Amino acid sequence: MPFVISIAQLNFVVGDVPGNAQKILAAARDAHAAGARLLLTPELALCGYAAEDLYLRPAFVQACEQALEGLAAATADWPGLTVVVGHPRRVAHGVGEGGRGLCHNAASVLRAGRIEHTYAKQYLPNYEVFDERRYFVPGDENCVFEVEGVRMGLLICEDAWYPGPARSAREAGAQVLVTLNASPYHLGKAVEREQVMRERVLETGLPLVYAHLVGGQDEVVFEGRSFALNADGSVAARAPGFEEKTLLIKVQQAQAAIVLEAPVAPHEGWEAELWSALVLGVRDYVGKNGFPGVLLGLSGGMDSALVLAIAVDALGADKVRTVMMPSPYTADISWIDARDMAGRLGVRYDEIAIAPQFEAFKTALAPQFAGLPEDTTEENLQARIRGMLLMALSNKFGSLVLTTGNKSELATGYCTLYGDMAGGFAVIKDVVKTRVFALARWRNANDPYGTGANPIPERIITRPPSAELRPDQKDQDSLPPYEILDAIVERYMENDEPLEDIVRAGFERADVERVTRLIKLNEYKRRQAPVGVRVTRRSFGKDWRYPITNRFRA
Ligand SMILES: Nc1ncnc2c1ncn2[C@@H]1O[C@H](COP(=O)(O)OP(=O)(O)OC[C@H]2O[C@@H]([n+]3cccc(C(=O)O)c3)[C@H](O)[C@@H]2O)[C@@H](O)[C@H]1O
Ligand SMILES: Nc1ncnc2c1ncn2[C@@H]1O[C@H](COP(=O)(O)OP(=O)(O)OP(=O)(O)O)[C@@H](O)[C@H]1O
Ligand SMILES: NC(=O)CC[C@H](N)C(=O)O
Repeated sequence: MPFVISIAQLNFVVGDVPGNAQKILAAARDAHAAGARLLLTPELALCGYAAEDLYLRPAFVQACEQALEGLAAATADWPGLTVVVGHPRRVAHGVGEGGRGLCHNAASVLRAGRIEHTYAKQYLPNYEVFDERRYFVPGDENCVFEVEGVRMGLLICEDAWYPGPARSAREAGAQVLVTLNASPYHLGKAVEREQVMRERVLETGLPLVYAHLVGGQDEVVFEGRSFALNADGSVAARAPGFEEKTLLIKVQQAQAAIVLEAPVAPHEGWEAELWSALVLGVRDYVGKNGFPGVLLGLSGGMDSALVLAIAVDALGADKVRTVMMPSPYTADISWIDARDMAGRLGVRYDEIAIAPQFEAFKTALAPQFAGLPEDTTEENLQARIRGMLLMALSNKFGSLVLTTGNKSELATGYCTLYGDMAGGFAVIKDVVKTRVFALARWRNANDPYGTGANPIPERIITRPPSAELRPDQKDQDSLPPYEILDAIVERYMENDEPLEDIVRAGFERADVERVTRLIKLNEYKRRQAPVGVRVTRRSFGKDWRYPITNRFRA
């Protein structure tokens, strides 16, 4: 006494068991060199979170078990250091329904060259983006271990969202709660998370140390911001968000109480936090999947401008390429603004006119379409020609195509299958249009990654949104104003509010009926859309599983 607990807030890669083990080894070496006595890693650090159906593969679980043995053996080199590692663990003789393997979501206490304890998570989340009951069986025992004479009660993430496991750890003698976590980001989650942990602290009277993951994994992002709370509920430590960090927490005995102490990083405003989440989501999807860079269609409109700014902050200008593909309906200001923005950010910019291909398709279809007026068919042709060109560039150069649709468009189907929906990663699929504008303004006033302030020409933000697929087209010709649309989407889709309640809240019945009808009708499109970053409590992704064939109307 006193001594130091080190939290390894690290970015692991799902399935890269040897790489993750190396990362944990390096963190343990550093923790030992810094004089720490306890190193905490995030939930399932060894295999990455979430490994989904990989947990059902015996070879995968075996690889994790072998790596864990290696880590345990390595702790012999660091006397006095205890390392807690999250990993899947096969249940003895366990075979689930249909012959599937069963594991615990576990954490082991490693020291002096051996695995001293293994704890199995007791509460398995199975809502929102979680599917843990598909893979894991719950444990039913506490794990309390001693470090420098202080008894640590070990919990894993969801365990600490309920009073039971913390209470029984205390009854088993714990003096400090330590929890390993993988708690996906959404707007406002950091504050909620700390509040829930504060409840555990106040119920038990014990301080709590929260070790958290950082990084993007397909559609989810983990924000880090590991923290510690003292027994009175006050914040004793907080790591910054969205970056790897070692958080060293001093543990002291003050009279009878244990007091934790470390630097406290502040919470950020919602725009800064959301921006970082989108940047990390893009950087990790592109980086962890080995793409040399990204490309996108730059239209001179708001959505592609925002996606470009995010991509440059995530990857650097040299890894981002833009293509302007004017049609006969493209306004001059669209060209001017697209060129201007590419110049401001220093990204490669090319122009490919689509009029010749558009004419060729119309000519080919002329005999079939004779006597019929032009409609969305011709609009969609243009979007699909652009999609075709972008995918050809992707095939030739290996870059990933970023799609630019926002949540308001995805909700209402205001997007073209195999057209502007063609691509590999949908950066702002969970950001409604009103937030798109707010983020653009925020980014123009801030330069969080040092790629330059004011990247988005003002006119891109102020001109009325248009798909430019027919003369003088404006989004608001066919959709309610975005303030209304977004509020209805949020109430109906994110909060499950019944249609009648939304009308009672003061929205026009016609708007509510139209938007909710469009949400239902367009499920088929969303099933074919690329994955993208989840930033709200409910995104169109793993946490929205609606039937396509569906006659329920309320
Ligand atoms: N239940 C179902 N299951 C499976 N497939 C289904 C289906 N219902 C229709 N379909 C298929 O989908 C087709 C209709 O979908 P699709 O071809 O995409 O076309 P559609 O939804 O008819 O039109 C695209 C809409 O998006 C707007 N747009 C396009 C591009 C960009 C933007 C923008 O501003 O960002 C807006 C455009 O103005 C238009 O209103 C049908 O012809 C049919 O083949
Ligand atoms: N002239 C164009 N050149 C290049 N890409 C385009 C062009 N027009 C549309 N796109 C691509 O298709 C996407 C959908 O664009 P569209 O203009 O139809 O609607 P939007 O949702 O308002 O997008 P934006 O705000 O970026 O214009 C754009 O974000 C862009 O990636
Ligand atoms: N991995 C988990 O158990 C996470 C569940 C938890 N309620 C969270 O999102 O923070």
